[in-house]
Amino acid sequence: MASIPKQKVAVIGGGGNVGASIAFALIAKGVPAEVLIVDLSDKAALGQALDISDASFTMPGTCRQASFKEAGQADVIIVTAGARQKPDEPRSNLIDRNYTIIKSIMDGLQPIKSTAKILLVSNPVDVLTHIAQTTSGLPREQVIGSGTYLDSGRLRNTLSDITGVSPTSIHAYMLGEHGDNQFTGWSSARIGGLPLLDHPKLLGLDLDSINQKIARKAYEIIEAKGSTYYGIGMCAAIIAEALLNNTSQVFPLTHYVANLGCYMSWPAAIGSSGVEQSFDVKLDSTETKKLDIAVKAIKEACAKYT
Ligand SMILES: NC(=O)C1=CN([C@@H]2O[C@H](COP(=O)(O)OP(=O)(O)OC[C@H]3O[C@@H](n4cnc5c(N)ncnc54)[C@H](O)[C@@H]3O)[C@@H](O)[C@H]2O)C=CC1
Ligand SMILES: CC(=O)C(=O)O
Repeated sequence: MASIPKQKVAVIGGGGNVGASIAFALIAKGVPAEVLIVDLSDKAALGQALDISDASFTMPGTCRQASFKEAGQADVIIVTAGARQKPDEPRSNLIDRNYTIIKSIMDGLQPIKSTAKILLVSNPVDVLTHIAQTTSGLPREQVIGSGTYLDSGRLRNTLSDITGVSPTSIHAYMLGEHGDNQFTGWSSARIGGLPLLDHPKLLGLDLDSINQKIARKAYEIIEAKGSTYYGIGMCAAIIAEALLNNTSQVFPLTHYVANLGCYMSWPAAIGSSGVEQSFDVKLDSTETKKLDIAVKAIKEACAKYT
């Protein structure tokens, strides 16, 4: 019996920590895809591909090194290439270094499969998603960024510790920018159908300090071990799986938010056509001010680099 060809997921920058963690998570989750590792460093790509392929022998997915041209024909193209933060360096500082890298990668991938979805992970992810869309030639809905999905996971874990409820049953988002301007959507957060802030364990807590703790978590990890990669590894694998399997799941992701006129991180349902729906989250006046700050910062950076 002829086997069904596997869908392809390319990881550009897969020779590095984040790319390799995503590739490993795809294999370990049992995603039945062919994972293609691409990197400027052939040696790093080969090493990671060989190592991850060793993890695949009881799993439906496979992993191998590939070229930029092959990656352009993948169903999902994940981009993790580029510089990462030094201790205490904001993500926004990376734009000068990563802008040219993302532009050259989009050139190197051409011709890109017309139905491909690009998932940006490199930082600053919101601005780089905008740059990837304009340089890739793909429609807006097919180019997304991992946005604040990781930050929202950090939030849900923290709220789980406070309330004693599973993080999977807490519906709460970090929003706006995957950067220092991210903010918690407290007023829209729900737990068991109730407003989260009505939960007795939340009463009297310093919400700003929780928000700050989440926004600073990457800095804490980078200070302790140099970089972060396992959290985003799992998050990007989950997003890629939703795109491949056409699940219409909702994630807080970087995508083009039409009524704000820019790419930013906001809840969206995604499937095999990319972004299917963007949700108009209701904010209170404090959150609206924080959103304005995030949108202004993203728009200013996009205007400078396009
Ligand atoms: N969005 C998110 O939530 C997160 C984003 N990141 C970002 O991911 C990026 C990668 O971080 P790490 O993997 O830790 O860095 P790393 O230094 O371990 O890996 C980067 C890789 O990119 C490759 N590379 C550089 N230029 C390239 C090009 N033109 N084409 C192909 N490959 C190229 C390098 O050879 C290297 O293997 C950084 O920008 C970091 O800030 C990291 C964690 C979370
Ligand atoms: C590095 C980064 O963006 C993060 O871990 O959130």
